[in-house]
Amino acid sequence: MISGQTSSVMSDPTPIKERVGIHPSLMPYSQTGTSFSKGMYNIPIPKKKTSMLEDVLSNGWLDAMKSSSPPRKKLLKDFNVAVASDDTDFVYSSWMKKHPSALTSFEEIIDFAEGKKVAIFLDYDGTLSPIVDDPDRALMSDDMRSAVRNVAKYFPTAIISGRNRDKVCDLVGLSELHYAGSHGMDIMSPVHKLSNGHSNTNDSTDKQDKEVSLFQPATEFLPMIDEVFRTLVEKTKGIKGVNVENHKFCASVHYRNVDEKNWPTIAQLVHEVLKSFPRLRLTHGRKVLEVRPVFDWDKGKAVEFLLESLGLSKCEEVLPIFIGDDKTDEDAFRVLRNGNRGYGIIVSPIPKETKAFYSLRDTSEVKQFLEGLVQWKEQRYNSKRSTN
Ligand SMILES: O=P(O)(O)OC[C@H]1O[C@H](O[C@H]2O[C@H](CO)[C@@H](O)[C@H](O)[C@H]2O)[C@H](O)[C@@H](O)[C@@H]1O
Repeated sequence: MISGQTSSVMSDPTPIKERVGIHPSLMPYSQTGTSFSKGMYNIPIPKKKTSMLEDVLSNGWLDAMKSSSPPRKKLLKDFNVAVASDDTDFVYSSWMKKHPSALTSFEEIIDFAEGKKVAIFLDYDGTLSPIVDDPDRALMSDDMRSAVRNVAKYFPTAIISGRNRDKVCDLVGLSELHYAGSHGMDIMSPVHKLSNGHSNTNDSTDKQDKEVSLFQPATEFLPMIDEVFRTLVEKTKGIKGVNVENHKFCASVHYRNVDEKNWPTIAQLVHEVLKSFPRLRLTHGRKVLEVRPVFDWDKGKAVEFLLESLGLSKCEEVLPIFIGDDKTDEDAFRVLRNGNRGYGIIVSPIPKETKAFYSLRDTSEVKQFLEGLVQWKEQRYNSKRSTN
């Protein structure tokens, strides 16, 4: 148990005097240089003609690209931090005082969950499947699938991903779950009418012909995303290793497999393309540029929407838990923290600036955590049965 934590979900688990500050240069998502400045959301249309490098340097894209998803060793090298491995361990454990492991804090979490309905929200890449070079090969292990399947037997469970919804449904392969693709802009639920008074809801059928309910708040952007996707494919086709994905309501430009010397070119090409699409904006993920509508919807909004649709919006009765690893998951962590509603759990083996409450190191710890929830629920169920 972590000392100093009150029963409030919002309370910081660490007393202030114990919090250890980490130098911003050690944070891949720190406020300096790599943060999502206003200018990065609203694609600036330069008044004067600037050079290619000036453009991408001034809007911070290059910095953000370099610092997204760095391997542990490179992270330290990039920031010119000459530290021994003991020091990096120290930095990580200092960070964990602010974001304790959800495994070592497991008892505390289930104490807080006692008497509440727990709802589970899971990101896909980097959370359920490890990060790999080829997005098409980001497969979930059978053990992970079985952990998610079991969790969903006891708790409403949703996958909230930046990917195309159909794609992530195929990768996960569990039709009983709720899915939100395109960073929450494409929601599918197996049983419920997803109305909530919103328009853009439809009844439909999934690939197995099962009835499902759809909520797609950004349909007006479909033709625009299709066009920007085709333009991005065309403009970047000469760069070895670039991979552009169409996620229906957003598009991704991957540069993980591109020689770093060509990153400024990619940044500039995407920047140029977006000048013709003022209603689209750019966000950064792990070695990926994400092109999204300028539309007030994100993973946080998707979580709120699902909680409401599933009748789980009473804070005192429900504990939502969101597990994710990426910048876009911060929108959901923020909703849970700000609304004093539930726990965000960040998956990261390195310190990151985050609104998540707890942390897990990697996908194998995510699996352990999910299995722990199932065991907890089964034990409670069995002990209730034996006392009746
Ligand atoms: O919200 P998520 O489910 O985490 O999706 C975010 C992006 O995930 C995928 O890209 C990331 O994972 C790839 C496979 O491990 C990796 O190659 C890539 O570098 C990562 O950025 C997906 O391909 C993207 O389209 C998603 O936006």
